[in-house]
Formats: sequence, C-alpha cells, structure tokens
Amino acid sequence: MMPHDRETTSSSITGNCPCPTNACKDNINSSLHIHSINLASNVSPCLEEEEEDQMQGPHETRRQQQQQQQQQKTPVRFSILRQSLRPVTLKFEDVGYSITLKQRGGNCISSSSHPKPSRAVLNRVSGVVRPGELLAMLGPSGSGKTTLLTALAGRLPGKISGKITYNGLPFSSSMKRKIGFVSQDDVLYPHLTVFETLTYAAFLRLPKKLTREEKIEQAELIIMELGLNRCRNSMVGGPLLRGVSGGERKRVSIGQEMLVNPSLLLLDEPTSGLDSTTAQRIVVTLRWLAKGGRAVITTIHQPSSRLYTMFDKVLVLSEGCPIYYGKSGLVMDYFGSIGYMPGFNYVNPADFLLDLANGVVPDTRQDDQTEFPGRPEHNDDKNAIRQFLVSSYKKNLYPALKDEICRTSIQALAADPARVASPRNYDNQWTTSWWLQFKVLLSRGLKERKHESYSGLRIFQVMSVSILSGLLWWHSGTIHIQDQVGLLFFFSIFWGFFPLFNAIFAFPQEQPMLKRERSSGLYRLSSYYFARMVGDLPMELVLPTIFVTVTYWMGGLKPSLTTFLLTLLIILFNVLVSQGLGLALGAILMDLKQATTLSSVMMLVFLLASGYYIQHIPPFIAWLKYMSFSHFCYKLLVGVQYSENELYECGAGGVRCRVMDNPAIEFLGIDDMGGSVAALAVMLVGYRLIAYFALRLRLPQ
Ligand SMILES: Nc1ncnc2c1ncn2[C@@H]1O[C@H](COP(=O)(O)OP(=O)(O)OP(=O)(O)O)[C@@H](O)[C@H]1O
Repeated sequence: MMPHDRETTSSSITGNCPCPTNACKDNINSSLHIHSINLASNVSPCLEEEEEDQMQGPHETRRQQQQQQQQQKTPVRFSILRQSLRPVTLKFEDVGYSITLKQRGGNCISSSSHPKPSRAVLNRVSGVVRPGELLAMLGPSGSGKTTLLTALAGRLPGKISGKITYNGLPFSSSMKRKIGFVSQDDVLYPHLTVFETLTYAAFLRLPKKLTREEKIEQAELIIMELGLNRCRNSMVGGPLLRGVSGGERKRVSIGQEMLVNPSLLLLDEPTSGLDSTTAQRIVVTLRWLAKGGRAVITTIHQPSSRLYTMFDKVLVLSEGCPIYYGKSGLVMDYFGSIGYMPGFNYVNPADFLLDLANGVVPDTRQDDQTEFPGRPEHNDDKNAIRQFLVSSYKKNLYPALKDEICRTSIQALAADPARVASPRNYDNQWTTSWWLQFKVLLSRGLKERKHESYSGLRIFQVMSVSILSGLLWWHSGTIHIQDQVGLLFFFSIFWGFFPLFNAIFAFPQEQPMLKRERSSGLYRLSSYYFARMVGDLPMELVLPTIFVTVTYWMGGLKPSLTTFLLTLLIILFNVLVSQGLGLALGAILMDLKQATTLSSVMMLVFLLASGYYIQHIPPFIAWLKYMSFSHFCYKLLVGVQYSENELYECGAGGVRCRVMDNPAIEFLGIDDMGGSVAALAVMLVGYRLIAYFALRLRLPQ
C-alpha cells in the first residue's frame, strides 16, 4: 500500500514504458511517470473488490482480464501527487487564541470567583513542521487541536497572538492555494457521486497545463489510492440523503484536498469513525504525501500504536497548553525523565499521552524512589499534574524548540531562493481560467441541483395552480373586466412570490461549501456567481412559461399571439427581478429563517401597495408602490392587454365603456410603459449587484 515503497521496486521498468503525454518529456515528469506505473499497475484495489473478484464467475474474470489488457494498452498514468511543487516549512511561535464568553460563569479553566469575559483556548503553542514531516496533534476533547489547526490553515477568525509563518512569510492569498484543509465535518455536495465530486475537484484545483483527460486520470488515481473504487458511482449523501458511509465520505474529503497537490496538508481527525485498517490506510497515505515533500499535520483521537509509530512528530495539548512537542519516538523517554514512566499496560504511547494530558497517571512506575523536583505527590490532583507537565515543557522542551524555530528561519530562506529573488512569484494567479471555472461550476451546479429544480413536487405545484386558476377564470372575457384584471394581478403576484422564495435558499444553503472552496482559493466569486445565475435560468423560465401558456388561454385573455408573447415576456422579466431580490436577501442575511420572514413581509407590502386591492392609498405612503416590482409588472400586463381607446361591454343591453374609464385601470394608468420597463430593468441589475457584493463581504476573499 505504501506508494513510496513501490516506487523503488518498479523504477527499473520506467525506461520501457511508453510516454503518453507531453508532461512526460522532461526529467521531473519522468519521475512522475515512475509513480504512475506504480499506481496504475501495483496499487492493490480495495479489499472488498479483491473479495468480490474471487466470488465472481469465469465470465466476470475474463471481462476483468480484458480490462487489464486494455489498461496495459492505454497510456501509462502519472500522479501529480508524486512530489510537492513548492515545499513549505510551517512555523508557529507562541500562538495564543481567546474566545469571548457570551455568558457569565462559563469559564472552565479559571478557578477565580470573578469570571473573565474571555477564555484562552490556545496558550503559547509553538512548533515547526518541515516538508517531509508528519506531525500529529494529540489531546483530550476540547484541548484546542481544531482551533490550532484552523489557525495554521489561516482560517481562524479573530485575533491570534504569536506568529505563524510559511517559509518565513505570513499567510497570503497565494499560500491558501497551497494548503489542503480537511475539516472535521465533511462539506460535500450530497447529490454528486464520489467520482463526480473528485473529478470536479480535479477540474477546479489542478493547473491549467493538465488536459481534461489528465485531470480525470488524477481523480481516478485518488479513487484507487483511497480505496473508493467500490463506491465511485454512489451518491455522496448528506444529513437528509443516505449516501456513502461516513468513512467513505471522509476519504472523499481527503481526496479533494489531495487534488490541490498541497504543500501543506492539514487534517482534522481524518480517521474518526473509521475501522483500524482504513485508518491505517489513511495514515499511510498521509505519510506518503509527507514524503513527497509536504508538511502534513493531523489531529487525531486515540491513534493505535501502529498508527502512532508512523508520526514523525507529536504535539500534545492539555487545555490549550502544550505539554509535549518533539519526535514521536522520544516521548516515553521524555516523560520518563520527568518522573512519569509508563507501566507495562501502556503498549500504546498515545493512550499514555492522553492520560497525562487529562492529568491522569493511573499506571506509571513511580516506585523507583527517584526524586523529581516539583512532581505532584498525589496522583489524584489533576490540575497539579497538568501544571507540572506544562511547566516541565516550558523548562525542558521550549528552549530547544525556540532554537529550532530560529534555525529553521535561516534554513527556510536559504532553501527557497525563489522567494528572495522574486517575492511576486508567491502572488501567483488562479489555477484555472475564469471560463473554465464558470463551465465547471455550471456543470456541477446543474448536476447537484437537477433533483431540486426538476423535482416532481415543484412541477406538480406549478401545474396544479395553473390548471386551477385556468378553471377559476375560465374564459372570463372582457365583459368581466374586473376578473380579467384580477387574473393579471395574480400573474404578477404568484410569479413574484414563487421565484423569490426559491432564490432565498440559494446562498445560505451553499454557504459552507462556498466558504470552504473560497478559503482554498479555488475560483473567483464572479465565476461562481455567473454559473449560479445561468444554471438557475432554465427551470426559472420553463415553469412560468408553461404556467402562463396554460392559464392565459384557459382564462380567456386577449386571443392574440403578440399579446400572449408580450404577457409571457413581462412575467419572465418579473421572475428574474423577483429571483434577484431573493438572492440579495439570502446573501445579505445568510439565514433562512430571517430571510423568509423578511421576504414575506416585503411581498405582503408589495401585494397591498401594487394598486389592485387599495386604490386610495394616502399620499404619504403611496411611494411604496414604486418599490414593488409587482406593481410595475401588473401595470405592464394591463398595458399590453388593453389599449387606451378599447371599449368593453360594461352593462346590460350592450352598453359599452372605455377600458380607461374602468376604476381599477384608471387608477393604475397604462401610460408610461417605458418607465415601468426601466424600473424593472434597474431592479433586475440592482438586486443582483447587491447580492454579489453581499456575498463578497460574507465570504473569504
Ligand atoms: N467559536 C467558539 N465558541 C465557543 N467556544 C469555542 C469556540 N472555538 C473554540 N471553542 C472552545 O475552545 C475549546 C477548544 O476547542 P477545539 O474544537 O479546538 O477542541 P478539540 O481539541 O479540537 O476538541 P475535539 O477533539 O473534541 O474536536 C473548546 O472548549 C471549545 O468549546
């Protein structure tokens, strides 16, 4: 399984392999090529598949043999993960972080009777991780591991004290593209399959110079590497949709970040909830990634002893304070030197470390009569033990660590002349072009939302309302002009409400994914925004078109194709404006409850102020109608339906009246149609601009 082990065994055959891509032409790429053979031919598929193979009949086996032969004929693969393109040395010095307490008396660290308004979550934590090293952060739940990891990834909001540098430089927008961050909660699109998720990630993350096929190939390699082949075509799933298992989902998250070919990879509990074999497989992969010149940091809960031995360094936290930082193999010696020799029950050093970090020393050999100054006499005083461990760290390990940090600063500068020669190299451009980002995001959005957009329920909702209203207004005719005007008003209101409430969900629902991907600098906000707008269009326009077609002709409106088409155009215009308002409200508030409440109030105001229900609105509040897109839509609909000099039957015995004399139409006024179109156009652009800038403010730059 360990890829770098395979590398040594198969390098001898590189000379014979055909070189399929341009990328293979130079020396660097020929080393990628070496690895490709390993991955393509030597990677053992996941265990389940091997077992399945054994159970399959000869026909299946023959098919697989054919596939293998086919594979041998196809171009040999290479892996971008073979080597980090720009190794990064991460240093963190005396990192501190506090949170403000919202409620009084919630302080679990301070024993003071006067609770402080803030609580230290991290307290002067330091360390260095060089390319090629795998650092594990251990500590009890709540000890600050995730907080530190998030700080190191440059994603922690608020003020962080101390210093965090990457090759001696502070966090920058170019650095964020070199960091892979796997959070504890898997943020993935539930309706995409494993293969689709990783392929879209490859399209967005891998550099322009790779072709589409090469990017797909990289996604395939990751699938093989993480043992996801069996579930490659299963939906990822989420809280409301059953998909792949939790462990598989975690591996998909890791795979996504591996596709950045990160220089620095940070993982928050990547093995949680996994069986020990899969956990080991993941740590082996992390180790391999580290050996490819990356700095890898992972938090981990209770690693088994065989996992523990794979870590190069360990950082142990206890209530935000470090109690050990150093080589994983020296941990027992260190704690032995300060008076905590592990007893025979501690086969796993991680168990021993976690007990100590909790202030528990139940099974140590303290009967050796050696004096350890300061060591608490009573093993049941957890706070005293923790304090002793923290002060021992400060006395014994911290000075050497400071030295190491200092030395690393000088080495990092020497090892990275590119930075000195051309600091601007660091401000690199986007990995992919705007157009490619747009295309990928559009395709991904369409796939992810097709279930929602084309949901039978939604179609049923619109169709049933259209048929019902067609029946209610059945062949109304101008003789009942008031009813006809009512139908036009209903058009403007229904197609104001419906798109508005659908659009409100767009950004709040996608926020976690957007935050994650924007933090990694995957794409421009504008490419995402346009892809979203365009992706929503088909369904936003198809449903009202069907609705209007059915209801217009059933409702007996003017039987003129031109009038029908104009009516349809006005309603589609209204739909786009209303959708824009929904997007803006969603982006500003980013809270579904607040957004739906506010929009229902707004729509109610628009409904009342549009001029259909109340025709004598007091002048001091009459301006409200100018805020209402429904008012302009209603006015335009009436304007195209009736002409100024048109007559209609207004009484018994064939009495005819002017349309303009009808009180509702007279009050509305059907002059100045151009003004209404202009008002809607301003709203169409304005709401979308507001939504865009609100998103910019809300999301990481
Ligand atoms: N934004 C926040 N608001 C309130 N408390 C916070 C916040 N961020 C961190 N904390 C607190 O800081 C402490 C450290 O949290 P953190 O998530 O870093 O711990 P952890 O070691 O990763 O825990 P676990 O292993 O359970 O994930 C916890 O007590 C947590 O409640």
